[in-house]
Amino acid sequence: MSGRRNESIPYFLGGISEKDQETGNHALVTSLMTRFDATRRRLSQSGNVHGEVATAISNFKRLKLCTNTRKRFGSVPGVDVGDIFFIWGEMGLVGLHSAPVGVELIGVEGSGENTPIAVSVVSSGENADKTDDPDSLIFTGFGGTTKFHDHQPSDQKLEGLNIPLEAALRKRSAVRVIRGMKVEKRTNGKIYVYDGIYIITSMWEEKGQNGFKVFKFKLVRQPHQKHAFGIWKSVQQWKNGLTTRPGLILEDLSNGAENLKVSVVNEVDEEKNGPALFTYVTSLKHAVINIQPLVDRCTCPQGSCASRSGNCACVQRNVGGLPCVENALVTRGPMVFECGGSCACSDKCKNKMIQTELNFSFEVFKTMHCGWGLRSWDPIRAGSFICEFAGDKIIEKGEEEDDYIFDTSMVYNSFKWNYEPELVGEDASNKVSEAIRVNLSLLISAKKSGNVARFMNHSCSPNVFWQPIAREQNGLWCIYIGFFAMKHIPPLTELTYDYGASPGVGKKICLCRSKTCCGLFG
Ligand SMILES: C[S@@+](CC[C@H](N)C(=O)[O-])C[C@H]1O[C@@H](n2cnc3c(N)ncnc32)[C@H](O)[C@@H]1O
Repeated sequence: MSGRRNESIPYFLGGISEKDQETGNHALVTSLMTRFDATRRRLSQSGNVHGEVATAISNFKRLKLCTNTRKRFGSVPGVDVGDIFFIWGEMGLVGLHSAPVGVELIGVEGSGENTPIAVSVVSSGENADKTDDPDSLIFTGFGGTTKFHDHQPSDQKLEGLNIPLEAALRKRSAVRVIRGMKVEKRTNGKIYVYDGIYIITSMWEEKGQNGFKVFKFKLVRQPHQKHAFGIWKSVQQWKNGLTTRPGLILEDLSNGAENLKVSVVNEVDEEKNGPALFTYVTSLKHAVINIQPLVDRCTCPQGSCASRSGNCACVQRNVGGLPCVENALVTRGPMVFECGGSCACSDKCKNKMIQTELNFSFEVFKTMHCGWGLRSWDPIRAGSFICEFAGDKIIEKGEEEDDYIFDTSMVYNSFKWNYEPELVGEDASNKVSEAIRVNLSLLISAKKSGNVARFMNHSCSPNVFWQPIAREQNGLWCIYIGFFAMKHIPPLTELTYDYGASPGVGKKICLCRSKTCCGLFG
């Protein structure tokens, strides 16, 4: 591991106090997850030779950037049932599951007993575990050939990690369950879903597939917890056409304009009409903002804009290189530059991040308090492109009430999202500005025509942010607004962004119900 360390971190002011390392809270968990993913994305963008995940984990460990290090039974401060993790190490960072194997254990101090007890398990969702039921899990023990692939098959024994599992059964103690989910699009890994507190209720032996003895542990989900894995199972069934989405009132709001259907769902009242009529369009009309002719559009051969050694004129306008890695924005900033219409590269160019089809199956759904809202059936990784704000570019707000305006001149809450240079071994002066270009003035109305973005409601604690994106079109500069995930977003979580407030104070009463709601917006 030491070979992977980034040794060039001279000073670092972003440390975490010993108290916060031991026990966290929501703000700390969210900020750690954001900082970690920003570090990982930057290391990936700069082609870190030791692997971006290993280096990011190593740097975070070395600087003690972690929380909830005190092992505990039951829930973990700041981590919610349903939270998702794209890398095993992220669970350790926030104290949900710190062990490198599927069982984390605790030695109970002062209990007079030396037997360790299991506090959390990660089910791979594969091997011999039975994982179909959202309220219980049959977890296979360790040893033999089942999980360690020995060459010599043998019976599992009551030793090693089977002991803390058996102790948790005896004590009827709380065990956190994390379910590993294979997701079609993520060929190189799993997503881990925190599914809440379970109790081990029984244990037995049976013959495994190879004829040798294996242990089975039955874990039962405790009542009154938010649905988590259950949601994933339901979505799978809707996607596979095995069951119909309850409350579905329209199959495809886009009427075929998008590559994926946009469902309309109402589970809160009897209204069956759906949102008021508008024309579904997939992009912004009349996006021209600056008529200066371009001199240096890209002349790259197909596929080469993304290459690190390449010198694509469009990529080079961005600080740090290709702005997007693995479909995620690396840093937000005053402006991001894409390849455009006259560039020599292909439609599939990796520097055309918002000129893509929808990556997620969205549904427009009736919310309890804010009319229609937007959410995704798929999990969304931090930084992912969600959609652009489609509509009509307008010069000024009209007399008529328009609830569907996007306005760059509003006052937006600041937030920190970009990586810290020190964490990737760069000079602190490399900090990428998070300010949107000051002179950018763009007003879009999605009242008459728009896409899924027009249904995103405002929140004072949003999970989505916007980013201006420039590209050349017919020799002119055009500016678009792209929405990106601020954090990892579990399926069926409402997607919201900060609408900003008019200079001075917002005019509308905010019903976002977040703990940090400031009461007004717009
Ligand atoms: C762009 S639309 C969003 C979609 C809208 N909810 C609908 O039903 O079509 C903006 C409008 O949604 C409502 N809205 C959005 N966020 C809200 C919030 N946090 N609190 C109250 N109303 C909100 C307000 O009526 C606002 O003018």
